[in-house]
Amino acid sequence: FYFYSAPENFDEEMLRGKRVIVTGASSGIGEQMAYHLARMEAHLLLTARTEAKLQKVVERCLELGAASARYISGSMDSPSLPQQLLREAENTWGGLDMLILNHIGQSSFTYFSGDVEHVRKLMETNFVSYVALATAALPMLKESEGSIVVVSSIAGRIAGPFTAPYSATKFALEGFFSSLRQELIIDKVNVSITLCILGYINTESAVRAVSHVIPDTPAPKEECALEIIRAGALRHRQLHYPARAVGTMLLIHSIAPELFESIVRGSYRLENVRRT
Ligand SMILES: NC(=O)C1=CN([C@@H]2O[C@H](COP(=O)(O)OP(=O)(O)OC[C@H]3O[C@@H](n4cnc5c(N)ncnc54)[C@H](OP(=O)(O)O)[C@@H]3O)[C@@H](O)[C@H]2O)C=CC1
Ligand SMILES: C[C@H](CCC(=O)O)[C@H]1CC[C@H]2[C@@H]3C(=O)C[C@@H]4C[C@H](O)CC[C@]4(C)[C@H]3CC[C@]12C
Repeated sequence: FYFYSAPENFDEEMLRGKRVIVTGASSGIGEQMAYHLARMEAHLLLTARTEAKLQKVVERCLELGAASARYISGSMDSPSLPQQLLREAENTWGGLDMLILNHIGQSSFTYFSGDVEHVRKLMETNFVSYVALATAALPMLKESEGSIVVVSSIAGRIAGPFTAPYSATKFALEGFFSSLRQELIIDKVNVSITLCILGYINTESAVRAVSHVIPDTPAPKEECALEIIRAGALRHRQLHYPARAVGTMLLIHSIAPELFESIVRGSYRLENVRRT
């Protein structure tokens, strides 16, 4: 079943000269992945909406030793952006080795307000664009026997309160990419798909969204970014980061879901949840 001959040990050399696209690369975990990949001397094509931030990230990547670094700015709400990105990869590199899908649209940590239009838009940004990017990248990834890395969340495995639209988009990712992985295996296509199940990470946007409600200490984004690259390079089907916290949550939830959910609710400062 596990037909890839997956290498066991990670060596940063594995990324040298590889052609990598990172989405959501202007801040947070995506920005940190760009810096690690630059140190590893990969070729980088970065994307997000904010051009000024991308320019700075690209400059830093070049200083850190990237084999090359460029960006395309735009919103993943736009159906033309995935094609545009993959065309750029084909024209400049003539191929692609790794596609890291990481961006997310804005969503608040709060009670579901009934805004169906927000759910529709978030599905487009957080899910449909991932499908469009992977679809456009597959011909080149088949050629290079490359990798797709999908950044997801524990909220895409276990739904807690205050993340209904976000959680739905992450559950959708897991369904789509787990099914696609099996079709690739059936067709003997050697493109790996790595799903990253992340817990709470100390990015500015996540800390701003939840620190008044969730007292836990978030894990470091720099280490998280490196673990994602490592799991992708080793062609692992799944990453849990931070491993112990995510593994424990999944285990307890599978044994006693109601107990787990009540413990999580009990740990939140519910009085601080802002209603929109
Ligand atoms: N931080 C955490 O605690 C956790 C994070 N994750 C996952 O990790 C990944 C990264 O999260 P994190 O680093 O915290 O997020 P950030 O908010 O720091 O970064 C999000 C990135 O997506 C870009 N982005 C936002 N909206 C759009 C859009 N419409 N089109 C294109 N790009 C867009 C942002 O740039 P710009 O605004 O310039 O477009 C930015 O580069 C996500 O997939 C998230 O679900 C999972 C679990 C926990
Ligand atoms: C509370 C969750 C796990 C339990 C714990 O205390 O560790 C968090 C794990 C994943 C987090 C969410 C996530 O996936 C990223 C989102 C990013 C958005 O910008 C807003 C916040 C998040 C919904 C974030 C919220 C906390 C977790 C669910």
